Amino acid sequence: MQVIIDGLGKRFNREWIFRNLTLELKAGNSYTFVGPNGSGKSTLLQVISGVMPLTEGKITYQLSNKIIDEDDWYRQIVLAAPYLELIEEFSLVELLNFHAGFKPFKAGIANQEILQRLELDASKSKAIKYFSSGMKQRLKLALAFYSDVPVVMLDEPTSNLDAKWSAWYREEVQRLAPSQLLLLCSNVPAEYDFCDKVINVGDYKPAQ
Ligand SMILES: Nc1ncnc2c1ncn2[C@@H]1O[C@H](COP(=O)(O)OP(=O)(O)OP(=O)(O)O)[C@@H](O)[C@H]1O
Repeated sequence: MQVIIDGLGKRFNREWIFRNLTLELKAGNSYTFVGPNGSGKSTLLQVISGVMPLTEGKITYQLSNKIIDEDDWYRQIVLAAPYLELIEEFSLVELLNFHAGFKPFKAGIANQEILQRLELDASKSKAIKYFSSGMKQRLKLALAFYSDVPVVMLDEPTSNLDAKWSAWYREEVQRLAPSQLLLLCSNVPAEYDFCDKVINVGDYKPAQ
């Protein structure tokens, strides 16, 4: 998988958040977008994922030299972010089944394995709306880590996680397959210090 970003720009109203951003993101590598609060990290991730429209430039997804239609990008991606909600009415098992219906888990990873890794076996029938914020975050990360998709996107991955689960994050994120592309948004070095490339989104903010 390769994501080619060419002259990308995003503007809200009259304010350019970033402009002239050109990058090639390649599977087997990990990239982190850093920058001060409000610099545009989450906006950039959402634009690259296709959930937010770009203002100018071009993004191309290429898998085995084949260009992927923009309508199909979502099939290639799992995005875990604080602003994306889980389906609160589902129980944990229902949510895992629902998710796997669209994006199957990696070979050898069944629901039971995920429940054990998350230490949430006892909560498997509990509705997501009754989960603590840390439990929800663990679940979002698990869906990202264990889905069989080429692109994994994580925004503020350890938000709401305690020390034990932050350590779990570090282990799992570094275990992603060489065929996967990892994109992160963070300002916390412990979340991304293993990454191959760190990109400061603030460098792409034009003078207004
Ligand atoms: N829908 C929107 N309409 C107008 N402005 C927006 C919208 N979404 C984001 N912005 C603005 O875009 C800028 C970048 O926001 P963004 O959330 O991408 O920053 P960030 O770097 O992820 O910040 P943080 O570190 O605080 O999470 C901010 O000035 C924000 O107010």
